[in-house]
Amino acid sequence: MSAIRDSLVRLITETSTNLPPDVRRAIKRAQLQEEVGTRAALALNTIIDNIISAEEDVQPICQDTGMPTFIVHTPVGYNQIELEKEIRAATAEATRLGKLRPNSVDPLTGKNSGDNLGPGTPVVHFHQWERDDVEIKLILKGGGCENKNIQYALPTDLPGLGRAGRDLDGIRKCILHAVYQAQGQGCSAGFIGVGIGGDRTSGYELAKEQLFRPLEDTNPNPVLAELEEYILKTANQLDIGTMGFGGKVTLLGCKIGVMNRIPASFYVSVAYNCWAFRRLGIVVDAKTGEIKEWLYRDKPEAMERPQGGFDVKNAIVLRAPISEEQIRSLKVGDVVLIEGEIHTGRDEIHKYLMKHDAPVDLRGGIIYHCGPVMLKDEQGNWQVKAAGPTTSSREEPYQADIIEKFGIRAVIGKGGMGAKTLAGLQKSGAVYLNAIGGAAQYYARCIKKVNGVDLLEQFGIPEAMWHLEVEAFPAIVTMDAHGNSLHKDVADHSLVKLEDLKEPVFV
Ligand SMILES: O=C(O)C[C@H](O)C(=O)O
Ligand code: SF4
Repeated sequence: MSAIRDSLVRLITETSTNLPPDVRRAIKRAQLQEEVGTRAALALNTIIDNIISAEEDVQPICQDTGMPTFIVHTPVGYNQIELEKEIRAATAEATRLGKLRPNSVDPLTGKNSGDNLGPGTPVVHFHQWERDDVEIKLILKGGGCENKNIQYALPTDLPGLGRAGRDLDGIRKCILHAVYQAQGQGCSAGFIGVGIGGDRTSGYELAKEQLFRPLEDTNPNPVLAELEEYILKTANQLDIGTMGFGGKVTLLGCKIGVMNRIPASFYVSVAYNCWAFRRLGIVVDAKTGEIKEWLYRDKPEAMERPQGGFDVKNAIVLRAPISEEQIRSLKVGDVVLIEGEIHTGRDEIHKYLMKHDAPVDLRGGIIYHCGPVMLKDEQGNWQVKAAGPTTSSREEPYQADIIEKFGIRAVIGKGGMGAKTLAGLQKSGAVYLNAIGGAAQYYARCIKKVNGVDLLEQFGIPEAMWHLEVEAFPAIVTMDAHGNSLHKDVADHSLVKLEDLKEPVFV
């Protein structure tokens, strides 16, 4: 392998498996702020446990390794065409090694290319500069948080906040609304990059560029520095908390950039990034292709495995087939430990099950909203490399019908589901179980065996139905069979808190 390709594979591997020190520090600060024993503290402890396991085992922090996006600076005269070929080859190699999940899907045919290569993937942006070295920055931003990006065209009216005009206070309202609308679904506590101005495309680009700023820098523009500080402090008054469980910390970082706009347009673009904020960079010798320096790693940050995860002693054991009686005895807040077989099913499977029979009997069973990273070992057996939950709300149109049609008793996911599912849980006798989003190593360790897989050819690795044998797999009941939903409660409460922030601050 060429030296430059080897350097790129290392960059991808490190970005996927080893969270940068500034991000670790932000998560540790959040952990200190949440009260011991709360659901938010439990979620943060699980996240930290997961970060440590991912680094130890050199496995993906989260199973969704996102849209690999490379920002490259090269000296004048450097061959960018060759470097792009190396980036593509390294991306395929990192996928083969299980450091990236195969994530490149043709939207028209549904075909997963299997190696993260395809039209538009990976994303590579080239710039020239007048230095002698090559700098390559990489961000692996997952789909769940990408779905929570939002763009505002001012003036506009915002729920809870009223009119947002074309001024600094209007911008303030948009950013607060952006955090509110994400709730826990982008795996809060999160980070935001904001772009003020530009057009719809350059505004989002500016927002994403902000995510490459070191978290502990100070904005050179004093107006924006003040706004960043205000947002970081104020967004945490929304009480959304880690995973949307309620809590003191909802936002871990806020970086804002500005560029000129044209008279008719006034955009505020917000790029939301989950806690699994995976971005790193390398400086490479232009001649040899070897790494000279790592970016974002000036002050290393070790983490200790926390005490105080799930209360497994008092947990209720669930094993399929689960009876309706047991399900109806569960209530919001209960911690469960799942034993035995569960079946993954995410977007493609839910759509499929609406029209087809299930490949296995799901009566009394448990569905896991999960698209894992899987690799075959030398004996040809599947191994789970990363397997955290995916955002459940995408299955909202189907979930209640699927539960009823197949007699499913529990659904595991993250971020919660809506009114239709809540009514369906009550009608059919089922529960929604929230797992900790992004904790892909933590949950992979609970999976003891792969019993089989269906629809792999058709849907590809993340979307297939995997039959997994689990042991002591913990989750929290956040929607029960009595019409209670923690997600609804937190959303309602945070809207009241948002309304408190309506009065102008920057006039
Ligand atoms: O695709 C996934 O596995 C997860 C996704 O990033 C999500 O947050 O929903
Ligand atoms: S599952 Fe959560 S942590 Fe993972 S990419 Fe999606 S939003 Fe980020």
